[in-house]
Amino acid sequence: MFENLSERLSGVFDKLTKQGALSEDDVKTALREVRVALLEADVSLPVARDFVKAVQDKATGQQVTKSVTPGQQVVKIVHDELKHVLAGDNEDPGELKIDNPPAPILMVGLQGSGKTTTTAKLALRLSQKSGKRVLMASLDTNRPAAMEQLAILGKQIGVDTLPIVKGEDPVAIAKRAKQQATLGGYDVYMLDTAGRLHIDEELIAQAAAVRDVANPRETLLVVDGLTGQDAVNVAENFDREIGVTGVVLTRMDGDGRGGAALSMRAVTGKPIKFVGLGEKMDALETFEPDRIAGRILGMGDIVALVEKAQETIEAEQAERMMKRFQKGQFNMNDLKMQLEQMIKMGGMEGLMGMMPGMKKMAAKAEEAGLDDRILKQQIALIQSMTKKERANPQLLQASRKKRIAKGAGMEVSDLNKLLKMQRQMGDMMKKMGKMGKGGMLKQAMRGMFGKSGMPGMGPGGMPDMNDPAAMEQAAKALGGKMPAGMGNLPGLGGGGLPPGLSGFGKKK
Ligand SMILES: Nc1nc2c(ncn2[C@@H]2O[C@H](COP(=O)(O)OP(=O)(O)OP(=O)(O)O)[C@@H](O)[C@H]2O)c(=O)[nH]1
Repeated sequence: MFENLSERLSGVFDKLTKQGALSEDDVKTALREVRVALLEADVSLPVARDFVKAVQDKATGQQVTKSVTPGQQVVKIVHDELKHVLAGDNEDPGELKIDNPPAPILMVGLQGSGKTTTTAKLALRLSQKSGKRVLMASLDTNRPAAMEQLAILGKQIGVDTLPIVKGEDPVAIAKRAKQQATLGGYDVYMLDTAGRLHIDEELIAQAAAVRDVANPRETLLVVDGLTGQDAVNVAENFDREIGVTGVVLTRMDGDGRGGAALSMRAVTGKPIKFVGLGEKMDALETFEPDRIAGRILGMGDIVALVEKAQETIEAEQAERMMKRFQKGQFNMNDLKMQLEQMIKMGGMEGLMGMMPGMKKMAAKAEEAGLDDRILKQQIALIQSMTKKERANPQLLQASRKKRIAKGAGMEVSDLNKLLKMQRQMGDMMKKMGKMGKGGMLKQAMRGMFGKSGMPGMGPGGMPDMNDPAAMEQAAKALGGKMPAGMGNLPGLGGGGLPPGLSGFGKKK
């Protein structure tokens, strides 16, 4: 599906062939086309605009990974941003609030959106996958055939439906459903409301009245994924008047224009929980942003290729860095990368909290007034050095030290502490490199950093602290000592504050 958008984007990206960093012009040209493509795919204008802006900021200046074209790289960036917008907050899309039985689920949407079919599909899913006892009730008094339709589907999937009582109004049916669900010991009861071709006052008033008696735990809006731009207006209306907790996009198996999913999520902020992928009862799937983003672009293979290429580069960089560390070459650029990585990982406190036995240290650090500020000050000091000085900090003379400290708004003593930290870390790296056959450093790094040296971390990465087994293995390999690379906090194993950090940047 979404061929239009996909074709459009591949045409655009094929034009980008230069290697190197993505220039602003390249990115601008590509993104102009992306915006047109999004609009053509029925993404609303403000959403397309915001989207393109976000991608522009991320793409410009980004280094083009070896073995992929800039176009491919931009596809990856666009893909990631799509995924980001589609996912919204990290909630689990398939999760429904259906505790406290019987939990009412209200199904709303326009006529023909696939509401009745979706009600049955979801009932089947809840009973089969979650072992829930489900009761379905049709509240569509406008179209008697709709009630029959639900009863037939119920029989087909083995889910109970509320017996049809002729002449009853929707509110009365909702009350009866609640009563029967309570008496019958059902976990969930689903109310399939009437649809209209367009949103009108009567439709909304009826749905609101039902909502007021049923007090639904979930109100799911069923939207035809093929209706594009219009879908967003429908969603906004229903949400404003009824209050929607989630969206189900149907007919995502057709050659939809795809834009609906994107703008619906961006405009309403409502999570898309499920997608309908066919007429059959099992054709309902949990909404997966990654998959939908891939489908919108139709370029999953390119995304995988870029990811792979990036991994390889990271592994190569890690390998090169390791070789340098083994020779005791650990300069200010390395230290800076490590400090930046620390900030990324939640700073001192977050980092120490993650390390086994480091909780106490974290408290100490807090007492001493250590926070990200210090890491940033240290980075500022390194940034005040020249390229040559960063590579060879031992060259620093007293006068330069003064200038550098002043430039970063710090004291010379702070710079000295930083230099000491860099030397100590270099020494420890070297020692680790020599330990045992095959290089303890390598082993420790493998253990700590995971699959490919230091993958996922990029150059100068930090160990995978979330993996206690890897951490333990690494510590063992080093004879119980905390490796120097760990958090770049040499001497942490000894219990004191890391050299270079204690007293760093304290106001005098
Ligand atoms: N291809 C495809 N068809 C679907 C999907 N969901 C529903 N349909 C079909 O769409 C048609 C309308 O679905 P209904 O469930 O009757 O729609 P409704 O919203 O309940 O309509 P009213 O009861 O008239 O309000 C049926 O033929 C369904 O089989 C889907 O995800 N993919």
